[in-house]
Amino acid sequence: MMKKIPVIEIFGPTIQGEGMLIGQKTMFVRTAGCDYSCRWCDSAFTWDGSAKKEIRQLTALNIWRELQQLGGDRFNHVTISGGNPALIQALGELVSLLKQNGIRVALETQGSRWQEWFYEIDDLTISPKPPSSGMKTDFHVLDDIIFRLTKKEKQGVSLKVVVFDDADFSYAEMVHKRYPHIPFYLQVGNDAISSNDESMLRTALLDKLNWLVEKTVQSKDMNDVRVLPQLHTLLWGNKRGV
Ligand SMILES: C[S@@+](CC[C@H](N)C(=O)[O-])C[C@H]1O[C@@H](n2cnc3c(N)ncnc32)[C@H](O)[C@@H]1O
Ligand SMILES: Nc1nc2[nH]cc(C(=O)O)c2c(=O)[nH]1
Ligand code: SF4
Ligand SMILES: [Mg+2]
Repeated sequence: MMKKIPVIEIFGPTIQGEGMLIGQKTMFVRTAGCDYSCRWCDSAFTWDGSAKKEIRQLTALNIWRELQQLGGDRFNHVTISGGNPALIQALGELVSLLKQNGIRVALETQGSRWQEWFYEIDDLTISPKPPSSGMKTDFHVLDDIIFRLTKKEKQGVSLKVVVFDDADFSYAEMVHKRYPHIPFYLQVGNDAISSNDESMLRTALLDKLNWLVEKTVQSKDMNDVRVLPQLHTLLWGNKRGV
């Protein structure tokens, strides 16, 4: 029998709004539960109890069928996010099922837990958390995850650090220096996650992007990085399910 996976949202097709695959057409599967509680988490409903009623316990097959119902033949890429999907061992069954059906699979996680099924992921984004999040990175765990992943040659791995302030930028420099061979992305932090004024939000995010680009061009330690906004937030604001 297939194991159950706690799912809070399945949506798409949309585009990947962040990181190494920005602009890639994809479906999303968002799992419930996180071992972190970042101060500025834009998906806190996955772990703070506010959307408890929306959590469904689904098998990999249930999820695959729902993806097909929603996306028909308009997708060949699925992104798994959360919460922290790396908490869920049973996700390995979904990853295998998707791959058997010719789907490319991406994963978003913060790098606090390892799963053997990481090896099946085509595009793996690890997003360690800077000081403004209130979380502390366990570098023993992160070193181990990066070490295991880089043993496999063909795996697509990237690091993505969200930056809100100068201390976050210094943390990002330190992470990039520690893993210089992993493609590195800087992402603009959204500090207005409750705002529904989309034009004000856009202006604020673009100002923040400007600031982050300026910091990056001035930094001698950030010569091989990419700076990006959250494209979906620029397009659709703080809406869920896009
Ligand atoms: C909601 S998290 C879920 C996956 C995993 N828990 C993680 O943090 O990587 C997905 C991505 O959104 C980013 N994110 C969360 N809140 C954000 C915010 N307010 N502004 C910018 N990025 C944010 C996270 O850093 C992470 O890269
Ligand atoms: N379009 C879109 N792109 C995303 N990239 C990462 C997301 C996430 O919440 O993990 C996300 C999301 O929620 N929507
Ligand atoms: S690790 Fe990800 S899902 Fe968990 S609280 Fe932080 S941003 Fe939110
Ligand atoms: Mg998001």
